[in-house]
Parts: sequence; structure tokens; C-alpha cells
Amino acid sequence: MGLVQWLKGQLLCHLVICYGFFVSGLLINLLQICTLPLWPINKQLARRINCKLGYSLTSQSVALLEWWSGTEVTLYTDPENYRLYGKENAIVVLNHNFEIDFLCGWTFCDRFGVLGASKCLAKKELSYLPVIGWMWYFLEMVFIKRKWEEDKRNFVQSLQNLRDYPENFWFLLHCEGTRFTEEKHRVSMEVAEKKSLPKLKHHLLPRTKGFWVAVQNLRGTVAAVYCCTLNFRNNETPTLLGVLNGEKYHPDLYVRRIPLESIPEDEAECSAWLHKLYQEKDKFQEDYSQTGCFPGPKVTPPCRPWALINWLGWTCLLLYPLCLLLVQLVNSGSILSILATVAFCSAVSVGVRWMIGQTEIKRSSSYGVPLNNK
Ligand SMILES: CCCCC/C=C\C/C=C\CCCCCCCC(=O)SCCNC(=O)CCNC(=O)[C@H](O)C(C)(C)COP(=O)(O)OP(=O)(O)OC[C@H]1O[C@@H](n2cnc3c(N)ncnc32)[C@H](O)[C@@H]1OP(=O)(O)O
Ligand SMILES: CCCCCCCCCCCCCCCCCC(=O)OC[C@@H](O)COP(=O)(O)O
Repeated sequence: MGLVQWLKGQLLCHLVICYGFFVSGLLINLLQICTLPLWPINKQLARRINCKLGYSLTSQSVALLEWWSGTEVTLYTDPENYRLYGKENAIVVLNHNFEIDFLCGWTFCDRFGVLGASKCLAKKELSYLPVIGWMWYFLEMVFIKRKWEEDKRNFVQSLQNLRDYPENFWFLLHCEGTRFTEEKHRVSMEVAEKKSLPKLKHHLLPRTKGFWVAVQNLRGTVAAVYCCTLNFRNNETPTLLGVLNGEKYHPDLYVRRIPLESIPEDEAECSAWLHKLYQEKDKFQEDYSQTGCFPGPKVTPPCRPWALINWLGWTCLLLYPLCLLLVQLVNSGSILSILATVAFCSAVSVGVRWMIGQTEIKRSSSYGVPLNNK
């Protein structure tokens, strides 16, 4: 192991990274709050500013993946469709099997310039996450309790609000509704059997209501559905902690563009269409497990420097006062102040470690297992 790789695994480096992420995040949240008075006066400007602020926080994790861990997503897609990416609104349907799938998605967003405006249909619990969850509130992410009767009003309204969004956005939907585990897979295949649907090997059975409602409410706003299938070479099981430790992963992403007009309007037909899409996705995954690649040519979208520049900028800005403070503390010789500083740094580190824990599949909710549906 080289010196650089060794350094990436050290707690001190992780503390510096976590401190930068957390403190810059709080400052960004504060700036987002400052945009509140602007919303009634110039809503579109407030939204644009929030996209930039969102970019400044989200892109730090993209920089961590691309520049710190050296992970680069290999894209398989039709070059004809490639030129449209980033130039139109889209609904993204992505499999939910990996702890860093959202991060791989974000690098794809960054390469096509839609990272600040990217959105997701997410479980309500994520809106309470410090820094990230609070930021999402200002970016008009759609949060649901995964109980249709309780969700439907807010869900439809949130989608309608996106109709005049001033920036191109991608709206991510994990139609499986939860992350893949063996038990959830077994249960969802029992549901598939009851519904006389073909079994899936690599996916949970998709829940179709959210997809249909999103398509119906975003007709005329969104141009296409991007069917995205993600997998990792060599059976890698990537983790966010691994990324923080500087481990390099090898993700492959297969993207198909499906014009929205080709998706049926009727709920039952749309539902059948989505089930068919998942059967196709399952076939791609099965082929990938045999051959190690997806169909279609590989394309490498150019890497943009902004995520790195932003990350380095925040790190320098926030490390300078921290170093000054540490020097003053050591000079003052006050044990109490030193202890308070150590306690603060530890709290930041524990807080971020807890947030990383939210991405771990072993802590996945019990949603989709029989006894407790949440
Ligand atoms: C690569 C490019 C990436 C671009 C990235 C862009 C943006 C990124 C931005 C941010 C990234 C942040 C990342 C955060 C990720 C967070 C993700 C999540 O939080 S996932 C959880 C939330 N999302 C969902 O739940 C979406 C899927 N669910 C739905 O759509 C549901 O329909 C619903 C809207 C939640 C409503 O669900 P509900 O169950 O109430 O109703 P349904 O009609 O859907 O379901 C009832 C139906 O389901 C059958 N059933 C029962 N058990 C199961 C089971 N285990 N599996 C499947 N189906 C089941 C049941 O029989 C009913 O069937 P029927 O209606 O026929 O009787
Ligand atoms: C410079 C950057 C430093 C980064 C330091 C670490 C940053 C920590 C960032 C935490 C980011 C948190 C993003 C949470 C996204 C989690 C997505 C997710 O996987 O949600 C699960 C749901 O879909 C389904 O839930 P389950 O029913 O499976 O339960």
C-alpha cells in the first residue's frame, strides 16, 4: 500500500473531510434560509440560487467519489441519446441494490450539469437528516411516508410544483421502494406469484403507483424516462465508508432513453409497462453477471473540474480558521478549551458517521417484509 493510500485510511483525514462537509453544510443551510424572503418576490431566482447552493454541498460527495476514491462510472448508452442528456427534464428509474447507488447517480448528474437541480422521490425519514435532508427541503425533493392514502395529496402537489422549475432536472425513482435484501426479495416474489407476474432475480417487484402518478403529473414537463441499470465489476459491494477510506470501485451504468409519449396513460397499462421494464432490467443484470458488461457502446462523458474546485475551496476556507483556533488553544494551555475542541470534532465525526450509517443496507427499514410493512 502506497503512502497516499495509507493516508486516505487515517482518522485524521476523515475528521478533516467530515468537518468540512458538516460545517460547509450548515453554512449552506443558513444561506438557504436567507433565500426564504426571496421566494414570494422572485420564486424562480430563489430556486436558481438554491440549485447553486445545493450543488456546492452535493458535489462535495461527488468529489469524494471521483477524486478521493478514484471511482469513475462507466456509462453504456446510445450515442444518439447521449447528446440529449442534461438538455431536458427526465424521470430516472434506477435499481436500488447498492449503498452508493445515489452517489454514482450524482456523478452522472454532475457530468451532465444537472446535479444542483436533481431530485428524488424519497422516504420521509431522509428529510430529517441534518444538513443533507434540510438542503433537500429547499430543492423541492418529494418526500413520502410510503402509505399511498396519506401521501397522495402532497405527492401530486409536489410534482405539479415542478412544472415551472427554472432549471433542467432529473427526478429519481427507485420503484422497488426499498433496498434489495434476500428477505424482501423472497416476499416480493411471493407477491409476483400471486399477481401471476414473472419472477425477477436481481430486483424486488416494482411498486407501480408512484411511477404512474409521476409520469401523469410530469407529462409536458419531462421529455423522457431514463431507464438506468447499475452494477459493479468483480461482484464489488461498495460502501460509503469504503469511499471515505479511498477505496476505488468499478461501477457500470447502462442508460436507455424512453420518450415519455411512448408510456401508456392508463394506470393498469402503465403498471404492466413498468413490470415489463423491470423484466428487461433483470435480463440486463443477468447478462451482466455472465459477461461483465451491458449492451451498447461505452461513452465517457467529460469530467468537469467544478466539484473538485468547490471541495478544495471549502476545505481551505474552513481549515484556515480551524488551524488558527487550534494554535491559539495550544498556546493558551487551557485544558478546558482543548477538551471542548476535541469534543466538538468528535461530535462532528460521530454525526457524519451516523449519517453514513443511514446508507448501510444492514440498517434498511423493514418496509416490504410481511409482519411489519414499514
Ligand atoms: C443514474 C441517474 C441518477 C440520477 C439521480 C437523480 C437524482 C438524485 C437525487 C437525489 C438522490 C437522493 C437519493 C436518496 C434515495 C432515496 C430513495 C428512497 O427513499 S426509496 C423509498 C421511497 N420511494 C418509493 O417508495 C418509490 C416506490 N414506491 C411507490 O412508488 C409506491 O407506489 C408508493 C407511491 C410509495 C405507494 O405505495 P403503496 O404501497 O401505498 O401503494 P402501491 O399501490 O404502490 O402498492 C400496493 C400494491 O403493492 C403490492 N405489494 C405488497 N407488497 C409488495 C411487495 N413487497 N413488493 C411489491 N409489491 C407489493 C400490493 O399487493 C398492492 O398491489 P395492488 O395495488 O395490485 O393490490
Ligand atoms: C466531502 C464529502 C464528505 C462526505 C462525508 C459523508 C457524507 C454523508 C452523506 C450522507 C448522505 C446521505 C444520503 C442518504 C441517501 C440514502 C439513500 C438511501 O439509500 O435511502 C434508503 C431508501 O432509499 C430506502 O430505505 P430502506 O427502506 O431501504 O431503509
